[in-house]
Amino acid sequence: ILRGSEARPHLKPYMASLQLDGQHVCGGFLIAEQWVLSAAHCTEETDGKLFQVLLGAHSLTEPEPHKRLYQVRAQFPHPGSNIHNNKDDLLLLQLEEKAELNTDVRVLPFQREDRDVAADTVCEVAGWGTIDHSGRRPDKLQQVQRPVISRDVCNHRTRHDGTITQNMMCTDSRRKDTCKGDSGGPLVCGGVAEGVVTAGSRVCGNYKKPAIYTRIAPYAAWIDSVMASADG
Ligand SMILES: CC(C)CC(=O)Nc1cccc(-c2cccc(CN)c2)c1
Repeated sequence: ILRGSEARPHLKPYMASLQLDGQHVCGGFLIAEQWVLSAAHCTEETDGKLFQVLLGAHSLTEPEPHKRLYQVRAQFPHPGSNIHNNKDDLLLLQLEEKAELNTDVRVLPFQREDRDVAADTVCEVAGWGTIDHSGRRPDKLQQVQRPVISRDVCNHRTRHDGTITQNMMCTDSRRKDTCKGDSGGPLVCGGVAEGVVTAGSRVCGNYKKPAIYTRIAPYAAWIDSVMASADG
């Protein structure tokens, strides 16, 4: 998160850190006791290894009462996701066991009604992604509020030039923005997850490249079917 601020500790109890060998790679969030939603492109550099999922954390390194690292039983990237574009950029992770829910670990509801969030709506996004252009990574969860911009503005030829589909949405990226390592985290508008951070042009803080999110509502049926199919 570029030019955000430290989140209030444990006030975003749905946030997950997807880790490999103890290193934060991407964000994610708890959508059910045994399920975390994130971004499929986060698996690009994992060489087939499964993530571990840190829940209940504010600091990535300090001991905290309800912080716990969960093993992942299975990972389900959306079948339409690929490395060449941002389409269907969703990843479902089934935890090895149900997460223990408490004050610091809680499920976040996601939007099921497939209707665009109005432009200028101010939403919030959080993550442990890079906080400056030198790639510095924070120890504590960061957050930032960003206004939604319309798909037409986001698709302007000087912005994302027609690549934003109906299954995507954008927020203004002037100065304050998402960045590397924030992928997979939720865009929360009015207490509901409306989108999942995707890397898009892999540029941060440039107003000509608004932040892109995969809208969740169009994928509600896929999410429900994967959760129902996998045992439990
Ligand atoms: C395996 C993955 C972590 C690789 C990856 O995603 N790299 C990468 C590099 C630079 C910017 C970003 C990035 C992320 C989220 C939002 C944005 C744009 N605001 C950029 C992402």
